[in-house]
Amino acid sequence: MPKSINKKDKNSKTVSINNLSHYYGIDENKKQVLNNVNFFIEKGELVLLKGPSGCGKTTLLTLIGALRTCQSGDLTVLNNQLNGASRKTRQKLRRSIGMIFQGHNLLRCLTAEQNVQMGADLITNLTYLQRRELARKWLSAVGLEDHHKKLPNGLSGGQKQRVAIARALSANPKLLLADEPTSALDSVTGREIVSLLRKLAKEQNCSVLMVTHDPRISDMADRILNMEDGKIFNALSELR
Ligand SMILES: Nc1ncnc2c1ncn2[C@@H]1O[C@H](COP(=O)(O)OP(=O)(O)OP(=O)(O)O)[C@@H](O)[C@H]1O
Repeated sequence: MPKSINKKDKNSKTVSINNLSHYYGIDENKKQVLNNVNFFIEKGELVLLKGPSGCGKTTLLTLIGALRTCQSGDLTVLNNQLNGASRKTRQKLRRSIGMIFQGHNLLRCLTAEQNVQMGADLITNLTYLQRRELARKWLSAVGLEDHHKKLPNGLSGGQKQRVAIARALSANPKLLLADEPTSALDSVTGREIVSLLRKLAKEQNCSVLMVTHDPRISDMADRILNMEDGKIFNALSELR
């Protein structure tokens, strides 16, 4: 049974979770999908979350991303306790969290630069020109400076995923959540994307939690969490 995380430790972590459980449905249809989950993520750490289909990975990711209401247990993200948090607190917290999903979620009618600028738009004290400059900086950081005027349809799968990364990082997040970001990519592109994500996240001291089935990227993680039937088995594994 993993030890629980004490209060002092909690403040130094990006995410700390104690006895988190989650259920879908009601009455006889009530089903437990997370069962007393305990783990933490350090600042700047890249953690992979692995486990079979249906074990609860996406549910956990969406709870940490403040996209779902926390029902039971203790879930602290960037020093915000999410159990009992108001909608306003969750909305505010979401501005500090970048999210990258499998299908890129790029807007098809916007250019690569405009898509990235949507991330920078979350930083409220910047002028339009500053946000555009920031978008160009991030496109360049992911190696797409020559593609800024292209629409998503004119980009390859790997390039679209780079745009999604640039968009997430341009909002200057403290935590990045990624759900299967490499599953649609070939192995070379997949490794390139994760290595880029790792480099940029370390430079920004941003923690990354990535759900993946992809064995080709395991060696790039600081830590790997294994989940099964709503439980995490190696929550307090050593940092590499
Ligand atoms: N909104 C929902 N309502 C009811 N049940 C749900 C809902 N979302 C997910 N589930 C169920 O909860 C369980 C966990 O789902 P979840 O998507 O978190 O798993 P996962 O590990 O991410 O799976 P996958 O790897 O296939 O994406 C599954 O049995 C799923 O069918």
